[in-house]
Amino acid sequence: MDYVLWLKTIQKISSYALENCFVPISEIIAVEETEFNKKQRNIGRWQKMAKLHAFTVHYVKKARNHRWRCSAATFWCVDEHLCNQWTQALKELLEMQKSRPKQLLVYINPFGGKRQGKRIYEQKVAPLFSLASISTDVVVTEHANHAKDNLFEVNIYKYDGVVCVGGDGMFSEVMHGLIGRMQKDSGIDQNNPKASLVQCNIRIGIIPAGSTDCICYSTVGISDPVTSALHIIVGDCQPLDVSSVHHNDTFLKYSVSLLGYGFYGDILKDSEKKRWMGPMRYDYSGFKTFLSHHYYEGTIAYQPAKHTHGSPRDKVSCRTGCYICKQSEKQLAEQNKEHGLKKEEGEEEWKVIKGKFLAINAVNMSCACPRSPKGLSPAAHLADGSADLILVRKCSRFDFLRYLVRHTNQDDQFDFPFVDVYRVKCFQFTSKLSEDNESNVMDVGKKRFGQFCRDHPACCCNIVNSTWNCDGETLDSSAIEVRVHCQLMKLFARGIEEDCKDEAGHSQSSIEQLL
Ligand SMILES: Nc1ncnc2c1ncn2[C@@H]1O[C@H](COP(=O)(O)OP(=O)(O)OP(=O)(O)O)[C@@H](O)[C@H]1O
Ligand SMILES: CCCCCCCCCCCCC/C=C/[C@@H](O)[C@H](CO)NC(=O)CCCCC
Ligand SMILES: [Ca+2]
Repeated sequence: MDYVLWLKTIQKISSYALENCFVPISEIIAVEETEFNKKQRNIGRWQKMAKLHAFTVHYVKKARNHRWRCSAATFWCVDEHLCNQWTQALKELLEMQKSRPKQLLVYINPFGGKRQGKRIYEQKVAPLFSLASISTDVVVTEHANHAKDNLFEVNIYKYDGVVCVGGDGMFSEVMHGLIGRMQKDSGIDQNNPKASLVQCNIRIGIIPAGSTDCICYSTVGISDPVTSALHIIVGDCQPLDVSSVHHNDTFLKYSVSLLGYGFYGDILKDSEKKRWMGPMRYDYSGFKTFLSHHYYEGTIAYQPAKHTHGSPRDKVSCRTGCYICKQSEKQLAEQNKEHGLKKEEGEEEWKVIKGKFLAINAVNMSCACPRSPKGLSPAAHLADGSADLILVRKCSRFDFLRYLVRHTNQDDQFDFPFVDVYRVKCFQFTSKLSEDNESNVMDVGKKRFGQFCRDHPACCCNIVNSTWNCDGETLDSSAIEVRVHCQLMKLFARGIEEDCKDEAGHSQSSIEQLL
């Protein structure tokens, strides 16, 4: 139940005249007894008559573009008992907010993005956690995989959530640690691609301090450390689909945002050598990869996601309280109740596509980020148990550029004859090169080719494989098997809210009325 704080009987100090103040209890951060400071305001005759008692309510103030800020209002009165009653009542109401975390485990990557993770946490986030009486155990990572390994050692069950301060790579580490630990503790073998994985109920909070921050942006609507901290404090919960990636019955990685082969794999591979450039490395490698215009031959087999009603060509996007994600949640609960196992996809049909591709992108969410505010698949859902598989076939450089530009504007990215998109629950990919090698391993002549196609040296047809970009990390294998696990994990987020304020601070509905 959402209680509303309506402080009419008690006076409020604000920069405006005395006014009524409406704040849902769910958006109050903290309530504090306050030393009344006479200098704060000239309150005329009240000051001369009696000692004043006060308390301060810290609450979430929603600003434009999904940004949240911490605001405060101090209330005062002459009646000490009344003031104490209000403070006590509000504190009791806050105690009743059971989804709020009390104890968090925090991992900070000091080297992510612009290397500001530690400063961002100490200056912007820690003071808010302390205001909200959240206790924290903080680990500043010393090397890659520190957070992941640590999650297999600590008593994770004493925490209400794990917070990662960094980018998508840091999030990925924490996610692998948590999901891996859950499977280990439940005796599930992650190497089995058909295993029914155990859901992870320990929520992850992301304080964005990376280079892309796609997962934060796609689940909150903005990459802003204070906004994310406030979503953690109020105890938001957003379920998230996770794809498992295997090669020949060996577990490789989990993915929640982009699994990209070709263009995005090549960008990543090139950019890894230029980490010292910070977030700029993606612009540099992006430009270079665009110019190289390599395409790759291979075969994709997929099973369509028939359980969900949405389509990647829908005009409506996944938003807070999304109906399609709720339906998937219900289906999942029914399946778990009936079978204790998720439905096997074995008997369903596989569709097979062979071709030459500039990019193969499989996204579990829109992949919106500051570089691409709508994302690679604007209608993808955070928690519907499906991924959008986008195939960009061989086309001219100019056409590919037209496609890329649509990542950044309002036009339909899929409205090109060389782009296909499918909503899938699982898929497999094999490159032509590995098919050829497997079918004729003794044909050493094939391995003598240089990097490019012998018949057409200038055609950009690459006979070496590309690399899979899995949420910003490279995979060692090009042949992969991918399966979406519906709502395998949860974030401290609520999805993107519908009625956001625009640049001028008007709500969308009020603009509609004006129009
Ligand atoms: N102390 C550390 N030293 C070196 N590497 C680390 C350390 N802590 C974490 N890492 C690794 O750094 C990688 C990148 O970090 P992170 O995702 O935070 O930043 P980014 O790559 O700049 O941002 P994005 O992933 O959003 O593009 C992660 O994969 C993580 O494993
Ligand atoms: C002429 C204008 C063309 C402009 C095209 C801009 C397109 C930007 C699209 C960005 C899509 C990001 C998808 C998310 C991927 C993340 O999982 C991953 C880890 O952080 N980031 C990258 O791989 C980094 C990928 C960075 C790509 C630039
Ligand atoms: Ca999805």
